Amino acid sequence: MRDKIMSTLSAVAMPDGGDLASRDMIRALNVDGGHVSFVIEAATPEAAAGMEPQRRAAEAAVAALDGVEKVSAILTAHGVAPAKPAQAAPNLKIGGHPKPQAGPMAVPGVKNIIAIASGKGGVGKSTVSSNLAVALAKAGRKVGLLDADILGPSQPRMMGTNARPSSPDGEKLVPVEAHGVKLMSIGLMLKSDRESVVWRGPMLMGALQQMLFQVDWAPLDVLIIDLPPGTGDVQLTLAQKSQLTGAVVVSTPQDVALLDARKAIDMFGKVNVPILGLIENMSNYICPSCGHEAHLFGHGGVKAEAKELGAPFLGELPLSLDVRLAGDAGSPAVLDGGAIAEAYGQVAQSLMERGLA
Ligand SMILES: Nc1ncnc2c1ncn2[C@@H]1O[C@H](COP(=O)(O)OP(=O)(O)OP(=O)(O)O)[C@@H](O)[C@H]1O
Repeated sequence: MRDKIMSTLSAVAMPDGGDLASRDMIRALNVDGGHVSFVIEAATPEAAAGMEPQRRAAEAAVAALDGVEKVSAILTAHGVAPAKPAQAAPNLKIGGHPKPQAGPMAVPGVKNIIAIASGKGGVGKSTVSSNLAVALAKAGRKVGLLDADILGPSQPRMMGTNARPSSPDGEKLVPVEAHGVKLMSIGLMLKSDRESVVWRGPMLMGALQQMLFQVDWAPLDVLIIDLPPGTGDVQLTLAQKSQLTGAVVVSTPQDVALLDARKAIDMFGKVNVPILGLIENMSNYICPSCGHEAHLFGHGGVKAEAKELGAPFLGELPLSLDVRLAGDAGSPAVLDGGAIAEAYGQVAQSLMERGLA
């Protein structure tokens, strides 16, 4: 079916030569029964904006194939998040030193707060946070996603939005909504995705405090917090200022990642935050051409670690090109259905069954 779709897309010509297939513009092609979805990736936002006729032609051509019931084609631009609608700048700023606070506080109207943590960077914490948030929303939960990676926010890209949160009353920010999830990230407050945040610890802690308590989160069944890697100021502030339900630790099975994951787990123990479970990301890789299964980073190490700690093992998530492309396109892979959605659905189910979401 995938071959048939690609050859159909090679009939959709580009005005400046070639076609959608020969110009290598098709990403994240997913076939789930009769449902087909794919992303058309243009070189620049301007080029993407002019490609609506090709997008419609591609959808129509694929919809005409035998066995296809529904087609969804999304336009995106290489290296740039989808164009944002012009909006008024928020009249409330994020930044400043933290305000004194007696002890950990509940976030009003939020039943559970789950921190997604890792020791090592790049193991897929943000990918897991966005996909888990969307999986829980698909399961009917009211979900918020707070991007606490203040120096390297990636949720605007992964959730496909850079709409600015507004503050109609100048007191609280209204989070942005994406894929059924309420989202807040410092990345949504910056002028562009090239602007950096250059803050020391106290400013980071102040920003996190604001994003927890000065955002209109309520009502939520669960607030997922995408932490930066490691065991720094942001992790400590979160543990000390908010009533965290607990932490989910993401690691690859590789020894060097597990070593750092143990440090993160140790830190949460020191500040009395329960470990709700461990997830093994990039656990296996199935070759799309021959179906061979490979374990690029090893396999089973996280499950063994969970057993040793007496913590729940929440599941194995595959290393998959579709997951990476979907994240880059701002449309988390769980939205496409199939094996990835099923794997995340099981993690979501296990949290819901334990009353954590
Ligand atoms: N299961 C997966 N399959 C394929 N690619 C993945 C998978 N998980 C994550 N990735 C990709 O790996 C890269 C790093 O992932 P991600 O940003 O989620 O990690 P992270 O732990 O949040 O990193 P950091 O906090 O250090 O910025 C991204 O490009 C992401 O798309």
